Amino acid sequence: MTATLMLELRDLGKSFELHQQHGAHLNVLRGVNLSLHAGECVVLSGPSGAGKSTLLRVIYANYRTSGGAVYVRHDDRWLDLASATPHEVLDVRRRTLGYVSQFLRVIPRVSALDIVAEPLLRDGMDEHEARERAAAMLRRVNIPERLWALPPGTFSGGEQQRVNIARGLIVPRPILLLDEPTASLDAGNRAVVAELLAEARAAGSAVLGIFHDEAMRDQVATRLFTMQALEAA
Ligand SMILES: Nc1ncnc2c1ncn2[C@@H]1O[C@H](COP(=O)(O)OP(=O)(O)OP(=O)(O)O)[C@@H](O)[C@H]1O
Repeated sequence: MTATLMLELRDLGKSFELHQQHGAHLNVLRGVNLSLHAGECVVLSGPSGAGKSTLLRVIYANYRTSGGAVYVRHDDRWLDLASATPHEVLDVRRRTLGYVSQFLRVIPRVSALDIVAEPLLRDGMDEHEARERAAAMLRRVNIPERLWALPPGTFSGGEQQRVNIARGLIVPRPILLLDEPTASLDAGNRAVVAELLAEARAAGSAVLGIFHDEAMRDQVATRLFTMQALEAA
């Protein structure tokens, strides 16, 4: 059986206008074509500056495309995020497209437990069950129980990153974009994340990620997508 196609990039381009350099253009992506299927984990590789993070941000519609299309399967129909309305983009982000970066967006006075439970509550789960599930997830990523009730602003880099992963993977969205989510983690915690990703894939998620650590990349990638840096226009 062929796996379901979840994301398709067609002839995608992105250039930045550099306002401080008299409007010069920096071409970062040109003619990118990529298909991503349910259950696979494609890892972006290529030198620093090749545009890997930019590609994820374009897919997540943080950056506008300069050309081409970003088709996502949303509710079993295709939507081009490059031309979608802001309302459609938000709906896709809420239900179909997850994005986990290496940085946790800390919300003052909100505890680690509530940060992790929030996606479940937003999906309509009752509070008790959401908190139980969040606690199990925090335990899984080795956050000590004494920290659960605290806002993560003062947590270490690795602890914040694990809270972020717990939040990002507690409801594995059909498409997951990961920008170095394991950058500050030790080998033991990276192995936990690899396990969580394998479970997300087994449940049908399509994963597209950046992992600079080679061992991690070898562990999680089902395929590499290699990118090259372009010249400035
Ligand atoms: N908002 C922006 N404005 C201008 N230039 C940008 C912007 N974002 C990224 N760039 C440029 O785009 C190029 C690609 O950056 P990007 O972060 O996507 O590369 P990368 O492959 O992820 O690199 P690394 O492996 O070092 O993280 C860089 O030259 C960067 O300076």
